[in-house]
Amino acid sequence: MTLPKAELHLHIEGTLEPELVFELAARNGIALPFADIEDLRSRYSFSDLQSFLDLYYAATIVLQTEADFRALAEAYLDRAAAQGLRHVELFFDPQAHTERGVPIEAVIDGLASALEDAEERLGITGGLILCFLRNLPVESAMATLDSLGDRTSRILGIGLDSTEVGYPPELFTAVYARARDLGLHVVAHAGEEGPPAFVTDTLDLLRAERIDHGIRSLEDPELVARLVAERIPLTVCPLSNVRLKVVDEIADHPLPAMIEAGILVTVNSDDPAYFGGYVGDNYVAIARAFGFDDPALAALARNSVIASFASDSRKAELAASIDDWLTDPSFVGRSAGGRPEERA
Ligand SMILES: Nc1ncnc2[nH]cnc12
Ligand SMILES: [Zn+2]
Repeated sequence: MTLPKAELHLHIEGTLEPELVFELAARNGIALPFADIEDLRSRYSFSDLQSFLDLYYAATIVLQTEADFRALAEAYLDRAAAQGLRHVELFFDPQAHTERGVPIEAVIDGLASALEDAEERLGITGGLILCFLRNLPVESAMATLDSLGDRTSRILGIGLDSTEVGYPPELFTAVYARARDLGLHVVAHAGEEGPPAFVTDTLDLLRAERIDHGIRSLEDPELVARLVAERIPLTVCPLSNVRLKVVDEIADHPLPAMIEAGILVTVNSDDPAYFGGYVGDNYVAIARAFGFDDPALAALARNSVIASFASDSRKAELAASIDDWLTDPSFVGRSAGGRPEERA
């Protein structure tokens, strides 16, 4: 029995495994700038966020049709289900595709149909969070939001990602106001590489309901006190922070300090195809690094449910299944992730 959990910080384009890159390239007649799967995988060594994003965007060119987006999401959902995932709020980057001429309808319909089927197929609930690329002009973000039309109803919320330094949250104040008027949830990346002031401004100007990463918040004690008092969730991604050199190694990650401070912390995978593990692998990695016991891991899984945008009844159902995982003595072979021996 694997710990039931929700994932709230997952870029679907970051689940594109090298095997699928080559399969879709062949299907769509696309010439890749990589010799083969091994060559692509050998480039998964990053010095910072930008060096990763360059490869991430280079690989997305194989995604062309609604069927491609559907296949991508199905592959992720299968892997995540095996690691205990029961609810997912999935990020996608439409501008990375519409800029190449892919219609936004193909992106949304492919992803949404995979998610809808996952409820029946895998017992996973969830929704789509449309992320704006902060390094593109604000007008492009607004035009993307305006282009949704009646597909707005297929979206759970909006987010903000890509290059952080040099692109402060205030640029997107009007876009976020418009999204809130449309009834969408709002989250944003902040404080991954950018300063704690970006987190504060993301709360004040964008009125974000959750902060993605937020790891640099710890540099500002007043901000930490505010995150605790206002119960603002942080969607933390430990293996990502190691791979993108936000921290030197997993043992240096400030996750225990965040928990100790009383922040509502959740554990997520960010771009699992690139960072060495899916959501369960992140749980296994922190359990090993910090000696977290089962009640500590269950508390993190509970946080993921509390911080989600699931309905109250779904939250109650998921919380009960986490309690069962922790307390039922008949659960033999209890694990936090899926295949810890392979990936932790
Ligand atoms: N970790 C990350 N930070 C910012 N933008 C991203 N896009 C995909 N992964 C990201
Ligand atoms: Zn991210």
